[in-house]
Amino acid sequence: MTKPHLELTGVHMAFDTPKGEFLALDNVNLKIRKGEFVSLIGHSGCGKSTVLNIVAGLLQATQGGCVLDGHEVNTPGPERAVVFQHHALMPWLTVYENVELAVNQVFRKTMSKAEKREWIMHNLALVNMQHAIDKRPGEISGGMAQRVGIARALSMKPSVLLMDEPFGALDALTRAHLQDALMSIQQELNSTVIMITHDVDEAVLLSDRIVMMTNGPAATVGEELTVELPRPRNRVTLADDATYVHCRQAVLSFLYEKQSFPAKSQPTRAEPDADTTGPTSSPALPETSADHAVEEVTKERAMA
Ligand SMILES: Nc1ncnc2c1ncn2[C@@H]1O[C@H](COP(=O)(O)OP(=O)(O)OP(=O)(O)O)[C@@H](O)[C@H]1O
Repeated sequence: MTKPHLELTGVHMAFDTPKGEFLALDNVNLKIRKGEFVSLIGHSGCGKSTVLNIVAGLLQATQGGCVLDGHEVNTPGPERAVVFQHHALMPWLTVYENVELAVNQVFRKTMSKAEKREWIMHNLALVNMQHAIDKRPGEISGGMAQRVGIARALSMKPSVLLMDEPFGALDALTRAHLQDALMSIQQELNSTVIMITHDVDEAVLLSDRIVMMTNGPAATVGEELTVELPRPRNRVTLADDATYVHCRQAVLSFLYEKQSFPAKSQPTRAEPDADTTGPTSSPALPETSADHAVEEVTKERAMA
């Protein structure tokens, strides 16, 4: 294999808590190639955001680490843009100014004023938001704001796009539109994407590879699934595609049969409290849409 573009090696993440050390991640290893779209899926509280935050440079692993294009990741940087579930736009700035802020961060010295304007408009056009440049976040819908968040991230020409449930708070139609937009933008730009999702269909539709995490504490990569579906992908025709159905079943089987409920008895370096799965009290029962999908399968099986 050629040298990976992004590599997580032997990542352990232990948090200091009032009840002792809490081992969230135990030996996470992941190699990602340039332009690959990787989804992270797993039950609530298993450590997906922790992995993403380590790649973003927002958290430092207690052991092991992350290397991007041969450089160790220690701090946040514009080559790793993050899109959160809630857009996190500056409420007092317009749509245009929000993207401009990011562009100035990266291209202040290398682009002229006219080039910057053209670049900002180009990125807003990618997500079809050029009509709302003078609006403030409070004057646009949640889906529109999320689109601006994506444009802002893309405008930094990041080497890696990190997305933490980017469509989780959106209605089904807006989510579908944005998923389609993301697929075509990613194909056009060949960006590397790591996306956290709870949605099995979203993971299969968008990904080249799905990384499935075991339940925490001491979570790690449980299984990886390569999604061998040609691109461009069409959600309507894929619904009956045998490979699509197989991938969907494989992820559901991992979540439902192999990791059905977050375990309470897995090893931690210090077990802070026997009746919690973690210091920020991850719920004992799953509550994710992956878990809703599990319920769906249970019902389907009961009816069969
Ligand atoms: N700063 C912290 N201090 C202590 N514990 C933490 C901290 N951050 C995360 N954790 C714990 O680490 C575990 C993994 O959390 P993380 O947010 O990465 O999970 P997740 O898979 O992203 O969850 P969700 O799907 O619910 O967003 C959880 O048990 C959480 O309580």
